[in-house]
Amino acid sequence: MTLPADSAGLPHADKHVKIVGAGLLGASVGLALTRQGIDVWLTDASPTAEALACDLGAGRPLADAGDMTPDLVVIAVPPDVTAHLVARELTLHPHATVTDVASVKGHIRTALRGFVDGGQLSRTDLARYVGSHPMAGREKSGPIAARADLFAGRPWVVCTGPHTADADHERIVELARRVGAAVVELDADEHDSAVARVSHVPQVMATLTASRLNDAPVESVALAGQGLRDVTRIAASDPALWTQILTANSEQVRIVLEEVRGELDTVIDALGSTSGSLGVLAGAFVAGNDGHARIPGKHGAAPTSYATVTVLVEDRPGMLGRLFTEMGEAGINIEDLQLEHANGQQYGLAEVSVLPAERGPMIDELRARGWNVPE
Ligand SMILES: NC(=O)c1ccc[n+]([C@@H]2O[C@H](COP(=O)([O-])OP(=O)(O)OC[C@H]3O[C@@H](n4cnc5c(N)ncnc54)[C@H](O)[C@@H]3O)[C@@H](O)[C@H]2O)c1
Ligand SMILES: O=C(O)C(=O)C[C@]1(C(=O)O)C=C[C@@H](O)C=C1
Repeated sequence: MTLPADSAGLPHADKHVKIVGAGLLGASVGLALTRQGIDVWLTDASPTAEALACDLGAGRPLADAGDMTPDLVVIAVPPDVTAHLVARELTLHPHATVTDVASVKGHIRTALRGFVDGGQLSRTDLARYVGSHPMAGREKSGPIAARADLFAGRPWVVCTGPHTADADHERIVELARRVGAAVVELDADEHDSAVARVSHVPQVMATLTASRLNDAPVESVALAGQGLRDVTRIAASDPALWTQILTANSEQVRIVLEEVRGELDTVIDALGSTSGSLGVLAGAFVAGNDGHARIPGKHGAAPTSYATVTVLVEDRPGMLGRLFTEMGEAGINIEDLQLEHANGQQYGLAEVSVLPAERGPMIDELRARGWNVPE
């Protein structure tokens, strides 16, 4: 389809977007683009993830695309298979720009250069690849966790190589802007060094803090307040994904963790000594205050909090799909969904998160359509 130039001054473009990997990131990109009327085609190694992402409105199944040729391919799969799929898509679609959203960039660039050296990928094809990384995500995985506004106001790193054509670079910049992100241009090494500090080591710290709870008495854990919750939210992230991210950026992560180890030793020593320890401890807290003060806001966007509505969904095929469709018809966007399913029960519980202003109208609308929405 032909898109009009929009208020952001983005150019007219024929846009067919293929997304490989319909999980959290892929489905979120799909939702954001589909809402702008862009033709999105989704494919995933998991047929369930693909079908669910399509049901949620993130695009259409690639199998129905016929001879559609994409202008843009977005690879949103785990880091360990990203380079392989980038190379495959570059070869498969000789006129498409190909990007990936993996959390590491140098590792993928090195693998792609290896494919060129090994003759599996042509240098000309590689020139159409532009690595990227939206600095937005969640501790949850899969299409069910996807959100159309995931990227709004967030940085989106674009890594342009020395041989990248302007048109391919522009297409990825346009993609990031269309989903509401703020473009940051970095090379792959700068990116990996920066994210070790602002993303990968924070993930390790949250994880190690949360794992201290494992042997604690249940009465101690029950005292958990907001501080612990703030510090450990991302400890609920996917272990397989993070194992890949850390190993792919091990050198940079080690550098920052060595710094942390140094500071940790200083704090431990201060706690075990009597003279001068208060100054050392206070110094550590002041340094933390200073670092915290340097964290920018979410590029001007207000944080979104959601209201939930519980719907009793009859346990028979197609009912959940009908719920999604009818909410779509009513113009209500599903921001999140939790399903509770008791074996042998006639009903499942769907806890649907929506924008707070949409909660009342949604309850009225669903009840009018015959859905069981308890008080
Ligand atoms: N989770 C985050 O917060 C976050 C943020 C920014 C970037 N990323 C990056 O985005 C990428 C995707 O992460 P996610 O959080 O969306 O993970 P996810 O698990 O939610 O989704 C990944 C999807 O890729 C599919 N997949 C795996 N191998 C495949 C293959 N060979 N072919 C086709 N599909 C395949 C899986 O079935 C899954 O549906 C990762 O590279 C990650 O580093 C993640
Ligand atoms: O907010 C979260 O849940 C995230 O962990 C998102 C986050 C991060 O900010 O570190 C995680 C990994 C990504 O590669 C990009 C973003």
